[in-house]
Amino acid sequence: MTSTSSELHIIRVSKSFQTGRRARVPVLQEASLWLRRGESVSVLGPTGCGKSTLLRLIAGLDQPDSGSITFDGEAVDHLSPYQRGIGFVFQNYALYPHFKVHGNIAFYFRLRRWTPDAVDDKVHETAAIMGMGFEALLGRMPRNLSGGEKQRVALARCISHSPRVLLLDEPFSNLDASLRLKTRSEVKRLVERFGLTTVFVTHDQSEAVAMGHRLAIMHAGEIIQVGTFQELYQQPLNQFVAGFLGSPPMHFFKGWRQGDDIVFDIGQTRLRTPVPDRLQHRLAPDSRLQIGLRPEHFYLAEPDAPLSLPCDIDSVEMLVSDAAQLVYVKHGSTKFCAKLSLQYAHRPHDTIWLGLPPAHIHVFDADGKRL
Ligand SMILES: Nc1ncnc2c1ncn2[C@@H]1O[C@H](COP(=O)(O)OP(=O)(O)OP(=O)(O)O)[C@@H](O)[C@H]1O
Repeated sequence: MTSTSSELHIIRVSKSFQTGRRARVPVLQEASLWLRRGESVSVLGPTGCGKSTLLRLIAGLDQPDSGSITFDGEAVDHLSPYQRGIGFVFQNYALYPHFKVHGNIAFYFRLRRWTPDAVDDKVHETAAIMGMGFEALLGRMPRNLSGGEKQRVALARCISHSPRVLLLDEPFSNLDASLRLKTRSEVKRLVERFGLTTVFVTHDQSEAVAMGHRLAIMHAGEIIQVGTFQELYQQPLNQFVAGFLGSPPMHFFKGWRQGDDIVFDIGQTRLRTPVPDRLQHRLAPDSRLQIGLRPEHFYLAEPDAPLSLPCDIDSVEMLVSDAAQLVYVKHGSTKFCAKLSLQYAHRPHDTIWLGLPPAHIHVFDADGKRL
């Protein structure tokens, strides 16, 4: 099977829907995204932000109100889903229930009047690519398959016809945790092997990071920022991206500029750190700020160390995947959590001092834009 992947360009696409007799509700606003041939981009955002709508527009299942979509530089806006050569894998598998697995894969080629022998060869070639155990599924009906098997069949069906763009809409969300991981690595292997241009939609940030070369963060119909996980994690464009990426999320505290310092309050304690050189000319005196601190950047400090504060432990939660512990604390009435190493055993009601490294303090203006 040869790769026929395309470069995909979504150019300032907007979409609104008529809801009852009310005015049209905007769902996508001037969304732009560019994928190199063979690149995977994970679209990540809260529920209802327009992720599936974006996929439906790429597939041609819906038409944009304005803007354009191109494959390899050519507009596909006038083409049907069939003519676009899209592979679409949905959360609910969408297999043809009355065909065996063989028939599900063969259907596309039978429609195109391939000879029975050529169709059969294609199905077995696809099964070989899918790897271990797939051949044994060919004679089974979809209703007799597990969720993971159904999703493998849905993917095989897409891959068999070498799509120009592969669209994956929450494909793992009906699978249990261990099957999710296994299916995810299989999908990734196939996407990489065939160099498929892939748009992957998910709510789950670990999945998004694992599957995509880059991430596109969406919020309320807009693509807010596109970049690698490192870029987005270290240099979020605004408070939404900063708070959305990272687990547990970033904490925010109110702050302001006072003389040559940035000052912020955690509970009853006022902390100050010098205004970094790069911000000297960007922060007006007394300007109101939001200070962002990630749980993983707190560290266990000596009492009274600079930029540290005493905290009472509420509870402790072990994190198996990170071999770390989440320590939920309060300082006065302010509650937050710190992700600490396993070096020390922390217990509820103990008091610890938590320090903040100045290099990891994120500063946002009053509108939430990162400075
Ligand atoms: N055909 C439609 N008619 C009216 N409103 C729609 C239609 N399709 C989607 N919407 C609305 O558009 C918004 C975005 O929907 P969409 O399914 O794209 O979001 P999503 O980010 O994929 O959400 P989720 O993560 O929950 O699947 C939602 O408010 C939804 O109710």
